Amino acid sequence: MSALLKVRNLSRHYGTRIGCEDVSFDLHPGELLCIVGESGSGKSTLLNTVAAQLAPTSGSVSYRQRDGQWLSVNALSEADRRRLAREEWGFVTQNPRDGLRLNVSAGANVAERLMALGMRNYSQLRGIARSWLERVEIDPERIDDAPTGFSGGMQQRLQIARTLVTQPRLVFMDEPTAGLDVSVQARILDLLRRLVNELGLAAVMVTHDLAVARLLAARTIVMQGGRVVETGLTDQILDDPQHPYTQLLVSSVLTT
Ligand SMILES: Nc1ncnc2c1ncn2[C@@H]1O[C@H](COP(=O)(O)OP(=O)(O)OP(=O)(O)O)[C@@H](O)[C@H]1O
Repeated sequence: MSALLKVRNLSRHYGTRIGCEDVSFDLHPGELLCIVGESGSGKSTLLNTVAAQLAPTSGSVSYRQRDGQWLSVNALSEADRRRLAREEWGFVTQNPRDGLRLNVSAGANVAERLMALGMRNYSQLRGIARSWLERVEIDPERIDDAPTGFSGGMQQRLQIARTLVTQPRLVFMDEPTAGLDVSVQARILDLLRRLVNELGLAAVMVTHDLAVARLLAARTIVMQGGRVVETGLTDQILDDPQHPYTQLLVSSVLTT
């Protein structure tokens, strides 16, 4: 199957400091790829550069559109990049407050991404919003409540509904369960696993938690100091890590 995304020799520097350096990978339709590494290893820089939220210092990101045409993401105008983010991509932030509009209702948070695609029928929008709230295990009776009154876990589930309602082909997620209680994390990871399978989503997810990678990702990239030190099947990396840094990461998880 042809790739959906091709990342080639991607680097992003902050002045003289390396964010990420010379990263290459392909992502295929329906594949969830995890980027793991300790704090400061360059995971978020890589994700944001691939998702065109940061300009690369060098290298390229190519994306295959629904019509089969390859887009050179970095060469797009700002308007075309926004169209791509609206119509084909989704982004789930670590802090749901960054990805939600807190002063509008839960229903509006879900529906407005559809409105941005041109859907205008109020009762249809409300029906879809209700069904997505149910899908992410939020009581649809809370459709008119503002997310400020929701728990952190509920806010994150709402952000997931808001992101997935437009049926994106590719989703970027930055530590979507970090900062939540362990039981809340488990519920969200379970939900993500189910939705990714049901929708056949392709996704790139940043996590510092190898257990999250094990649960969700067939393939994993391990980063250290902005560079990829190991990449391959998640189970293989976790069961038989080849690079000393990965061995350290895996063993520190096993001993904590
Ligand atoms: N805006 C910035 N300005 C300068 N340096 C930055 C900036 N953002 C990140 N960096 C540096 O780039 C490197 C990679 O940081 P990045 O945040 O991508 O790592 P990370 O693995 O996502 O870490 P964390 O898990 O803590 O978010 C670090 O050395 C960091 O200090």
